[in-house]
Amino acid sequence: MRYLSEILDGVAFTELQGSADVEITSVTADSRKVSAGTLFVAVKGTLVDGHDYIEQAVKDGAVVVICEELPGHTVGEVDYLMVANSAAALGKLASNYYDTPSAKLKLVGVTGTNGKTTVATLLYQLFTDLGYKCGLISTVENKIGGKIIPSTHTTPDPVALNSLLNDMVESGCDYAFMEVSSHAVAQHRIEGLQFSGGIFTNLTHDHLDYHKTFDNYLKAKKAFFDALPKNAFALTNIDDRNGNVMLQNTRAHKKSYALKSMADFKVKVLEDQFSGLLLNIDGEEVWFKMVGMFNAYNLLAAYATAMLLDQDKAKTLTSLSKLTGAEGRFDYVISPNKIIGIVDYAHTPDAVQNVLSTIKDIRKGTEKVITIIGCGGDRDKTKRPVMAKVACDWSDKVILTSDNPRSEDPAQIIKDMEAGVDTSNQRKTISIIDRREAIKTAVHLAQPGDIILLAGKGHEKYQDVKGVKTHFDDKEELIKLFKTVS
Ligand SMILES: CC(=O)N[C@H]1[C@@H](OP(=O)(O)OP(=O)(O)OC[C@H]2O[C@@H](n3ccc(=O)[nH]c3=O)[C@H](O)[C@@H]2O)O[C@H](CO)[C@@H](O)[C@@H]1O[C@H](C)C(=O)N[C@@H](C)C(=O)N[C@H](CCC(=O)O)C(=O)O
Ligand SMILES: Nc1ncnc2c1ncn2[C@@H]1O[C@H](COP(=O)(O)OP(=O)(O)OP(=O)(O)O)[C@@H](O)[C@H]1O
Ligand SMILES: N[C@H](CCC[C@H](N)C(=O)O)C(=O)O
Ligand SMILES: [Mg+2]
Repeated sequence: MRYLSEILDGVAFTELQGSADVEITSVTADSRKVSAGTLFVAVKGTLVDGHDYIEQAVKDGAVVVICEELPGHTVGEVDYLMVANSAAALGKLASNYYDTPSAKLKLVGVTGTNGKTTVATLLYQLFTDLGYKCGLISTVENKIGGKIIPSTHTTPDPVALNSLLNDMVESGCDYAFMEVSSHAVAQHRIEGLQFSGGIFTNLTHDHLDYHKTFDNYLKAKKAFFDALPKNAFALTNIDDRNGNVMLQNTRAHKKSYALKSMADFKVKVLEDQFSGLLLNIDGEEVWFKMVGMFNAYNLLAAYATAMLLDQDKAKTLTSLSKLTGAEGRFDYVISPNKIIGIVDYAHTPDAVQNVLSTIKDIRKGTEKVITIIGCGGDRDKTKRPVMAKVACDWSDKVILTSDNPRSEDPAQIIKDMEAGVDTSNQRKTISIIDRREAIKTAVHLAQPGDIILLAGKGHEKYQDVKGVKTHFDDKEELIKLFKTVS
């Protein structure tokens, strides 16, 4: 329970109709979650306008309404607070309501197209191993200490986010590591959070359905660094062509990491094999369990963060060398007749290319690479033909299939992908809508030693068709089918 006056700090309101001396029992932007004493924030969304639900919210017990425009006729004995941007106000209010939990932890945010979950999870695992109690907010799962809280988004809405951070504080966490998605920045989900540091992984093609242009997408990522405080660190991958741009306007301490360019933290890949990576990291030669050049970047980002947070170098490297990262990322299973199946969350053109080039680099001879790939429905359509092309260019056989068609027709998504398959690649491509059948076909086609890549679903345990999520697990399917081959 809080008074409105206590949670207005930093909320830029232009007008208050009513008194700030009112008790608030909860904060929400969803009229369906309103109960007696709620503060309701009317946010203009992508599907509907929260202002249309003000009347409902008041009927259900809202005592304060935050809005950008006053409704035509105001109902009930409630306070109205006018703001220029409701979504930004919601971020601040949610943080204030929970008494700014982000300031009571060392909170580090990770942004970029690929690698956020991996880096955030590595940091959570590393700092836990170093003896701290930690929190994690990620696409795969949220965690407080060892306790798992299922995740619905990469970055949750401001109320869920601050409530999670508050639970972390209350259970004695020292550190929290979270993914910062571009949607979250654009929708002000992280407004009001006090970060100790920010990490940039890379910027490639994704989410153009939402951001419309690559420049808007870049600006959303950059805004995270622009808002970091002076005492935080801003750690960037300087090998990425936008690595410098990210830190252009930040007030935070600028730090860089790289494989190729001059940087504060450097790594050299000495060996990249199925069994792991041998790296020279900041002058030390260490074996790691993770595979692929892109994981050299992820490991370096985690190492550099630990150094910036004053951790012991030797202990950090020993600990990192044991870690395997997040579930469903380059996760492999070997059949009794030695077919290798790799489950990976590659769902952008760049990630697909990275994972396939890693497979090509580390395979022993001329084993065939069979890729199973789909593209999400209600997501960036422009990446579909590109992902199919990359898959074809880097594989011997490609099976185009479904990956969460959501509200769209799966056959049409596959058609959009087929547009990227040029004549020379058509021979090696087949389309099978049913993902289970697609995996079965790949296993039948594979010879001993061949490598099957199941791209795009990683840790996911469902297939979303027309809004209905049915249990589906790539790794489980693979293990089942591998038992049938010999
Ligand atoms: C496109 C998008 O990002 N949408 C997010 C956005 O919803 P929206 O703008 O569509 O909201 P809306 O449905 O138009 O409603 C507008 C407002 O009216 C309110 N409302 C609506 C209906 C009602 O009856 N009453 C009511 O009050 C809503 O609560 C909302 O405040 O704000 C909601 C609350 O924060 C999010 O749950 C929702 O995520 C949707 C479900 C989603 O699928 N988002 C994905 C694309 C996403 O956010 N992905 C990123 C990155 C993924 C990655 O690369 O890892 C993520 O961080 O997860
Ligand atoms: N540093 C990296 N650079 C390029 N590709 C990467 C990198 N790290 C991971 N990948 C690839 O991207 C996939 C997704 O990785 P991860 O889940 O860590 O990214 P993410 O940024 O959290 O993705 P999302 O936007 O869905 O949350 C991996 O399965 C791998 O194929
Ligand atoms: N978390 C990201 C990636 C999902 C990957 C793929 N499995 C899909 O469903 O598109 C998203 O929601 O865009
Ligand atoms: Mg993620």
